[in-house]
Order: sequence, then structure tokens, then C-alpha cells
Amino acid sequence: MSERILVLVRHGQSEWNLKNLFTGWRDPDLTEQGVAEAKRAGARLKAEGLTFDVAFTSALTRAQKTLDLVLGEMGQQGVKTFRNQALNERDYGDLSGLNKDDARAKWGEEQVHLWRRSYDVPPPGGESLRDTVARTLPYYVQEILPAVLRGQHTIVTAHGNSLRALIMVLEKLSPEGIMKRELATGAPIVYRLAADSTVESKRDLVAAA
Ligand SMILES: O=C(O)[C@H](O)COP(=O)(O)O
Repeated sequence: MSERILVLVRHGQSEWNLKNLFTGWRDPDLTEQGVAEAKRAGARLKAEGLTFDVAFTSALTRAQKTLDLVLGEMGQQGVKTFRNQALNERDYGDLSGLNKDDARAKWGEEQVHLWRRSYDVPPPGGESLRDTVARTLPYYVQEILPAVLRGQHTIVTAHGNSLRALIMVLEKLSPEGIMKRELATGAPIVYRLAADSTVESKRDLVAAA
């Protein structure tokens, strides 16, 4: 039985990350730096000797391009890929397109932090992390996890908060624990799962600067 490998990668820097705008379901492209980050992630995964059998990504350009660049760097362009909006970023609702510093000036540091990092406070008109877990988890359980448990080496490229939702479940984090969890762009996390789908080991492959 081959190992049960699950790799999560947040997309590389996007145009709106660079401009410091709430993005959510909006669809900006990667920046030059984001392209470089994605390629570096691919190089790190290749250096680990990893190969993939199946890939999952969101319906958004920045995550799809990141996946293409990672696989390209690994010489693994042909990997079977599934795209699904279940893996999209948390919907930032009315905040989408607003500048994060302007939002802090308007609503206060603490409120904006709660919208961005709390488990159950939804941004106006958008999804809380709890809502995002409710959206991503069925897709993980029904599509991604079965592939991992079959021994297919699996990569998921998605978003800061859709991945925090999965990480909360994988790492059994409390609402307080997930509040402190930040994900760098283009930094792969390699999980090995046990047969009962719990995490056996985890490694952060922080992309070299
Ligand atoms: O949607 C966004 O704005 C980013 O991808 C994640 O933003 P956050 O770090 O503010 O949650």
C-alpha cells in the first residue's frame, strides 16, 4: 500500500493580495511574485521526491494557475485535475474589493480581525469560517479523502480560508486555535494520513525566499 499523501498549497500572491484588497470569490490573476512563489513550491515538492496522482483546485484563476505552475515545475503536467467551487475562497460578501486598511479605519481593528480570522463571525453578506467549513468539508470527505485513502498522492491548491477550513478539521483545531492560524502564499503543507484518515505527520515546506 503506497503512502497516504495529501499536500495543501495556498495560491501564490494575487493582484489583489498585492493591492491589499478583500478578494473572496472575485477572480484576480497571480502577480509576477505569485508566479515565482508557485514555481518555488513546485521545486520544493520535487526536491522532496514527491509525485502526484490526482489534483484538486477551486473554480478561481489564482488557484488553478498555481496548480499548473506547481505541476509544470515538477514535470507532472498530465495529472488528473478536478476543479470545484467547493474549494473557492471564503465569500467576503460586502467587503469584497475593499482595501483592508480602509476597512480597519472604518470598522476598527478588532472587528476586521474577527471577520478575517474568527470561526463564527461572518463578514457582512459573506461566509464565516464555519460556513466555509460547511461548504468545503463535504467535498473533502466525498472526493478528496477517498483518493488519499486509495493511496493516490493528492495535491490541493486553494485559498487562505478554504484551506484554513480543511486544516481546522485535519488538525482538530478549536475555534481559538484556528484564529491564530495564518497561511503563507505558495507554501506547501505535506500531510501523511493514517488509514483512519487522521493525520500521522505534517511538514511545512516553507518556500525559500
Ligand atoms: O480573500 C482574500 O482577501 C484573501 O485571499 C484572504 O484574505 P484574509 O487573509 O483577509 O482572510
